[in-house]
Amino acid sequence: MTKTKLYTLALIRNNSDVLLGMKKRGFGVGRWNGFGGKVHSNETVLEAAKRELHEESGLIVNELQEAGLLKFEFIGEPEIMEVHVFTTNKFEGTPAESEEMRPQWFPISEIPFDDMWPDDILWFPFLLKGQKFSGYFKFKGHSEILDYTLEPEC
Ligand SMILES: CNc1cc(N2CCN(C)CC2)nc(N)n1
Repeated sequence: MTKTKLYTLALIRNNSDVLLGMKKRGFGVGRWNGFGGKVHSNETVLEAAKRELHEESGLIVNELQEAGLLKFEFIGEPEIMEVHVFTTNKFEGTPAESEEMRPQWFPISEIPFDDMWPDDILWFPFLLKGQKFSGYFKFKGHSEILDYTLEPEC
């Protein structure tokens, strides 16, 4: 019986740049990604997104926009990851390295997809256009997408 677990992912914009973090340990280590983590039982998804962003990057945000929903299945694992994706260009503070993440600004034209999760190159265009999206990806291991669905959502 598959079990869905909630996660967050926040992508911070500053004009034509996007803030990514190099994951220093744990799940997704060695890949650039947005900032996020697990949703605790005593918080909303939005509260978790703000908390994780601050823990991992030092940035404070008062508002995050819902950008999309991603579901990930990994062959042989019972858990479905349900990742709520957020974005904003309103933030306070300067990105700072944490135990989890080494932040860096990237021009939109130079997003390092080769060093990111393989699904990112598929849904980033929706995020960058401000078009909400919903995707489902079936992974074999952490680098091979066996099949997926991805569509714009209003
Ligand atoms: C499996 N593919 C993934 C997972 C993922 N996440 C990011 C957030 N994590 C907390 C959970 C896993 N992020 C991206 N961009 N792709």
